[in-house]
Amino acid sequence: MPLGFSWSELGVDSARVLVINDEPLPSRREFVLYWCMVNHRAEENPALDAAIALGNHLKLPVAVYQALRPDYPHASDRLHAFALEGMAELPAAYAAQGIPYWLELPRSPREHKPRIAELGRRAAAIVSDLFPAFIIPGHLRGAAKKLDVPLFAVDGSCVVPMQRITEPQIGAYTLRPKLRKLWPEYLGKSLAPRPLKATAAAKKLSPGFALSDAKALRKALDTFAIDHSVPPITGVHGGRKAALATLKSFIDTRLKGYETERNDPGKDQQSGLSPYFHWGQLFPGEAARAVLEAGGEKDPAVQSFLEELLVRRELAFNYCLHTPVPRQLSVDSLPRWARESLDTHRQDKREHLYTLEELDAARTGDGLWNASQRELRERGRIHNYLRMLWGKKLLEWSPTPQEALQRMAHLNDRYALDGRDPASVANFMWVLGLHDRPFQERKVLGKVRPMSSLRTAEKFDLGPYLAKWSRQGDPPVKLPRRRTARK
Ligand SMILES: Cc1cc2nc3c(=O)[nH]c(=O)nc-3n(C[C@H](O)[C@H](O)[C@H](O)COP(=O)(O)OP(=O)(O)OC[C@H]3O[C@@H](n4cnc5c(N)ncnc54)[C@H](O)[C@@H]3O)c2cc1C
Repeated sequence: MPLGFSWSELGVDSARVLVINDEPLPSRREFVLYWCMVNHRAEENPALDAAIALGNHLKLPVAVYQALRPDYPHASDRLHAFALEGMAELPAAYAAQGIPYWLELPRSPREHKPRIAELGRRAAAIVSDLFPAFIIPGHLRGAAKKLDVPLFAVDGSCVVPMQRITEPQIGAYTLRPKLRKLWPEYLGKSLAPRPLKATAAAKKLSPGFALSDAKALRKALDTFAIDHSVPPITGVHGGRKAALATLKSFIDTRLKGYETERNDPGKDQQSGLSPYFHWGQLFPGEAARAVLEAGGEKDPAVQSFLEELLVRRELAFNYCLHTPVPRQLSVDSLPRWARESLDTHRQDKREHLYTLEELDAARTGDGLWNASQRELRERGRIHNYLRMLWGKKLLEWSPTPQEALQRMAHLNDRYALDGRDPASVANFMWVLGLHDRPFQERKVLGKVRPMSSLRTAEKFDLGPYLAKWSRQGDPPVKLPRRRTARK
């Protein structure tokens, strides 16, 4: 116990905590800092709870610091609007707990002054978020070099702390029984706010403009040096209020029948919650509890939702936790059968090879693919079933599997509100065989699971989907005769 305390002694599940450096606690400081990068919420947040527990132990107040830089990869009006709408709610949410919230909101990279080293000189310790993908691990490593106080990353992303599963998993079938055993320990518990004993009189950093009005906020986007060609989605708002409203509407109107209708693109019966999980505006444990309360454990719709939320999602985090960021999007990280099979077929003639520009503009010879790419561009998401098909076609239409991965990441992460997430990374890799099994060998894909637009059209009534997302000039989608044709 070189720190002089143990997390479990403070009532914090030590499986949630990753110790980033080995600095000792300094003798006198002003506060414990929660450096929020991922979990943009003041409730049901294990990282904030850990900071409060440590603050209480040290008899220090807690302060929260967050920076939204304009130069993260794919920064755009769409992503900034969603994030800022969430941040607008935070000063009041933290104030209600007696915690000051400092937001650094530079308009351009030149304006951005990283403050973590400066705050580190005032803090007794820094608690941040454990998120094993994108730019977050690099930020933590960079900060650790500059700090002489302890730095911890706490898992506020998964219901079962990702570090409890100590091995990389082969697939959902190996992870599922392990998680199910642990659910009783984690699923029932709501994360009651931990009262803070000392309150801070810490100096507030100015956010630059009032963040409380969503309309004004969207207008202010022009003043940021970000990509203005990807607009916010009309009618879709970020933030905890919007997250809880979406959860309620899912339970009230889309949960019944979810187990059978979720896959049908014409029905649009998914929860729509993934952007709120990605931006940390909702804890998956809250969604799981609400759905369990509404439907009961035995309800097939509830079971099916928990499978997606608690097994598939946490499988993605498991992959990223056990794969260093530079290797996460690499054919070298695929299971051996997939790597070898794709390699055997690397010289196969591709039926179509589209440029990234053609793909981005939804100009391919496949009308259904074009429709799903348009949904991604205009709605910031793709229906779950078609998202799989969307990825598979990119694998077929790219010169190499590695380039297919890069294209998926570029297109998805540019437009999707839930992009740049462990669930993005693991699913791009799933398209190439990760967490899957071999299928009958064929050209280009080798033994990797195939998917076809024609088969999709046979399976589902695509009429309603195509009516929404097809445009004049798209090649017609061959629909089985009993299906409705597109407009
Ligand atoms: C090529 C490809 C790219 C993808 N990119 C992303 C991405 O960028 N971000 C993202 O969150 N998901 C991604 N997914 C997974 C999945 O498509 C989305 O999580 C889901 O469609 C989100 O919609 P929803 O919230 O309405 O899902 P629901 O059906 O309501 O599911 C509930 C929750 O379960 C989780 N979930 C569902 N399916 C999966 C899955 N296959 N893997 C991991 N978690 C899952 C999500 O957190 C989701 O919000 C991708 C899948 C594919 C095939």
